[in-house]
Amino acid sequence: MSLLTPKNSRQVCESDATSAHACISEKTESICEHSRAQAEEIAARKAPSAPANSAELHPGEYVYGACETVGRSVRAGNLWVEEPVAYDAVILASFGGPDGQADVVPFLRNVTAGRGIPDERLEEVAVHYRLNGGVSPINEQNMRLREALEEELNSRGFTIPVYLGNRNWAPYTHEAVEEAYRAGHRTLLAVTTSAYSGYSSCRQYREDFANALEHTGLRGAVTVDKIREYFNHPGFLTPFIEDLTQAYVRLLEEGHAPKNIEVLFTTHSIPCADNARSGPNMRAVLAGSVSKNTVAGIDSISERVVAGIDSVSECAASTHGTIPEHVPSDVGSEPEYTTTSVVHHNAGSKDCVDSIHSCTTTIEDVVAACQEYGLYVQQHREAIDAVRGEVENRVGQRLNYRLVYQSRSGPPHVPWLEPDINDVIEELPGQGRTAVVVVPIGFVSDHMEVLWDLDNEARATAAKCGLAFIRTATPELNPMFIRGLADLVEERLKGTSRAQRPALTPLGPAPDICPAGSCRHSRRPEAPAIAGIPSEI
Ligand SMILES: CC1=C(CCC(=O)O)c2cc3nc(cc4[nH]c(cc5[nH]c(cc1n2)c(C)c5CCC(=O)O)c(CCC(=O)O)c4C)C(CCC(=O)O)=C3C
Ligand SMILES: [Fe+2]
Repeated sequence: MSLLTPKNSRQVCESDATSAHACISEKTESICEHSRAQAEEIAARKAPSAPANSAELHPGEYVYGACETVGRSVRAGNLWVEEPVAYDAVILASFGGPDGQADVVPFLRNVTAGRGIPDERLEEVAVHYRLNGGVSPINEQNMRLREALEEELNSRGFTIPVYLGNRNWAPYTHEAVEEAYRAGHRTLLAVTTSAYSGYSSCRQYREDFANALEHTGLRGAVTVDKIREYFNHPGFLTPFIEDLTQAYVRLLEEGHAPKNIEVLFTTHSIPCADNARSGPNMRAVLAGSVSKNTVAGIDSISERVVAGIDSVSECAASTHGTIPEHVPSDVGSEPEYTTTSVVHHNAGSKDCVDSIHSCTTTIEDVVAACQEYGLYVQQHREAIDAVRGEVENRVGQRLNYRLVYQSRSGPPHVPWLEPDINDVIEELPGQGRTAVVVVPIGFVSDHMEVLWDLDNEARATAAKCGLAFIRTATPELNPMFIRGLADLVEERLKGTSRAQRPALTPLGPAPDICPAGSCRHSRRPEAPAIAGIPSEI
C-alpha cells in the first residue's frame, strides 16, 4: 500500500487551498520522511496494492491530467499534438503478471477486481501459471523492454528515463508515477504494451493513470500523456512481416503448396460490446474536426450498436437458462449481449431463436455490427492487410489468411469476438490445408496468453489435425520494434505534425488524444482517463 494514500494527500492539499506549491512541497517533505519505508515496501511487493477507482473528473477539464501543451492543442480542436513537449520521463505501462506461486491468486484478484469471483474459480485460471512455477514471463519481458527503450532513447541524445508500471502487479502504475516524481520528473509520457484501441488495450491503461494520479495525490503536480495507438506503425508491423515471410518460405521449402498453407492472424477476443464501444469507422470521424457534433455523433452511433446488442442479449440470456454459478450476481444486472455464439449454441432451440427475433428485427445487422463495426476489429483488419500485402510481394504468392480470436473468457451467454482459433484450425484439413502459420498480431510479447493458448493449445489442435504448425514471433525485443517505440516517443517530444507521422494503413496515424467516450466500460462509462476528451465538453 502506498504511503501517499489519497486520503492523506488530499488532507494536505485541502489544508492549504491557497497554494498548490505549498501543497507540493509539503508532500515532498513527507515523501523524504517516508522514503525508506516506502522503498522497503515497494521492494517487498507482496501486498497487492492495486489502486482504487478513486479518480473524479473535474468539470471543465479537457484532458484529465494532461500537460499544458496537450490541453491547449485539444482546446484548439487538434487531436494530434503538433507542438514539442519537454517530457522528462516515460512510463512503460503493461498488464503485469505473478512472480511466483504465492502471487498467482492475488494477481488474479487484481485482474478480476470488483467482480467478486470466488478463489476456487480463480484457481481454474491459475493452472496456466501454476504449471510455470507461478511465474508469468511478462514481467521479465517488460523489464528488458524498459531497459532497451531507455537505451535507445539515450543513444538518440534524449536523457529521459523509462519507468515500468503495471495494472495488475508490482511495480504498479502508481508506484512508477511516484518513483518518477521522487526522481524529480513532472511531465510524463506513457507507452503501453498494447497497440490497439479498446477497453482492455487502451482505455483501461488511460484510467490506470487517472487513478494513479489520484491515488498518489500527485494530480496537479505531475502530468501524464500517452503515445498514439501504434497498430499500424512500421516499428510494430515490420517484425511481423519479416517473421511471417520466413515462416512461409520455410513451409514452401518443406514442400507445402501455397494453396495448402493457411495464415491465421490471431488476437485477444474481447466482448462484442467492447468492440462496438471501441469506436466507429474512424476514417470518417477523423476527417472532421473535434466539434461537439462530431463527438455526439460518435457517441450516438456506438450507443445504438451497443443498445442493439443489449436488447438481443436480454432475450438470449433469459432463454439461455440459468447464468452459470461462478458468475457473480452483479454481472447479471449489467447489460448483456448476444452474438453468433448464442445463435449457434442454441440453433436447435426454436424458442430461443424466435425470442431473439422478437427482440429485434435486425439480428443479422447486430451480429455483423458486433464483428465488424468496432475500431478494435477494424484496426486489426488494417494491420493484417498491411502485413499480408507486403509478405505477398516478398514471396510472390497470394496468401490464404483469416483473422481469428483466442483467450476468450467470461460467461458463455456473453458474446465475444469469434471465430476461435482452435475451431478454425479444426476446419482446415477439410479445406485441403496441410500447414498453418499462426501470427500473434494482437500481441507485443510472448507472454502467458501466447505461450499457453498458442504454443500449447493451438499447436496441439494442429497436431491432432495432422497440420504442420509454425507460430511466428511477437515484436518483443526486436530492434525494429524498440526503434519504433522510440520514434513514437520522439514524435511527441518534437511535436511532429500529423502528416509527417508514419503509418502503414489507410486509417493513418491514430490520434494522440482519444475522442470523447471512446472505449468506455459499461459499468463505469465516465471513469476519468488520461489522454482522452471527456464526453461532457
Ligand atoms: C484485449 C486484451 C489484451 C491485449 C492488450 C494488452 O496487452 O493489454 C489482454 C492482455 C493480457 N491478458 C492477460 C491475462 C489475463 N486476462 C484476463 C482477462 C481478460 N483479458 C481481456 C482482454 C485482453 N487481455 C478481457 C476482456 C478479459 C476479461 C475481462 C477481465 O477480466 O478484465 C485474465 C483473467 C482470467 C480470464 O478471464 O481468463 C487474465 C489472467 C495478460 C497477462 C499474460 C501473462 O501473465 O503473461 C495479458 C498481457
Ligand atoms: Fe487478458
